[in-house]
Amino acid sequence: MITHSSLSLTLTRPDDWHLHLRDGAALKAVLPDTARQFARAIVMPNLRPPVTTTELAIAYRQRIVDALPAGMQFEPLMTLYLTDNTTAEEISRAKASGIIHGVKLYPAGATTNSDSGVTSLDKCASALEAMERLGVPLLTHAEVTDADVDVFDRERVFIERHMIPLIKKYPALKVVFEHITTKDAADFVMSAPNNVAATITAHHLLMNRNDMFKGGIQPHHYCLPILKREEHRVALVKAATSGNTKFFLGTDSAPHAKHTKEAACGCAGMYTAHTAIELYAEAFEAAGALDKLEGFASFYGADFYGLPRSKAQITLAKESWKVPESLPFDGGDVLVPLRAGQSLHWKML
Ligand SMILES: NC(=O)N[C@@H](CC(=O)O)C(=O)O
Ligand SMILES: [Zn+2]
Ligand SMILES: [Zn+2]
Repeated sequence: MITHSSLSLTLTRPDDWHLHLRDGAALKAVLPDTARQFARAIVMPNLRPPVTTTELAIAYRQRIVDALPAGMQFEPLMTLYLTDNTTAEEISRAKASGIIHGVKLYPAGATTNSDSGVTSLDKCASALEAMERLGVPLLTHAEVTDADVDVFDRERVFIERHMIPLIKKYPALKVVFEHITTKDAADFVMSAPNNVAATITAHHLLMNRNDMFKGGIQPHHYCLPILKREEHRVALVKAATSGNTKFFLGTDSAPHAKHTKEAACGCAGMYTAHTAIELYAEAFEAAGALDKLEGFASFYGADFYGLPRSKAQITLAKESWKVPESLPFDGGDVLVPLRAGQSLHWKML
């Protein structure tokens, strides 16, 4: 049960249903930020090379477990990276492993490390049939890659061209529309059957596309799907705070070294894991909906994935504190967290 006063907020320990942990030294650097706040996370498979098989997922899971500092409790929920060649047998192996909880669709070329992604959903028919039959969720980066479609329209066009036909063809397939950024996606998910849900990031609840250009270009506010107009942000806040069980927390925290963001061709992705739950608390408080945070952050995702709700609790204090300018990352590189050098008004204890 959520309890809150003007001074503190206690809720069931949340889960992050969309997270990039990377690998190697980067994994070691970012994992404690997530493990401190979250009981579990759905770990994205877009490594180089991508996590395309059960065997690779088991090995990656072990590297995550090994990177976890002693005394921290955290369960990585693994995913497979769907390709044109993923077989029904691979889906059966994934299901039987007990550690894989979804298969991720990256349209080829849509986002970071998506070069091996799907070129046409028709090529994935046998994998999708197996997923539908075995109850393995499809997690979607739902943007078209067609060069003639404006970058701000890529999510909306994906719904018409791919999402609606997909759901028609595989009516029992569990689908998570990841990191929704538009009113169109929120409306679509609301009107879809109960096997279709969505994750929402903190940054898309807190920012609109003006935040990419405030006082000059802001590379740390560039991510995919790209920030949209204010009317879309408002629709996302409405969906997240509605108490509708189809919408749940997925940070899409996506760490990239500072020099790869502050570059002539900057990488897409925001690092939000460092202050994730505080950022969501800020967004829910601004909407006057702190009482709806626990369902969104701690219950609905677990329910959708058929996992038990977590039992532990976390507490946030109403306290102003300054986010560091940067954090250690891979080797000598540093990471710039969202809100670097600025104040937050909630602090997890
Ligand atoms: N969100 C992002 O902008 N980037 C993600 C990939 C993704 O989730 O699309 C990444 O892995 O860096
Ligand atoms: Zn994505
Ligand atoms: Zn992502």
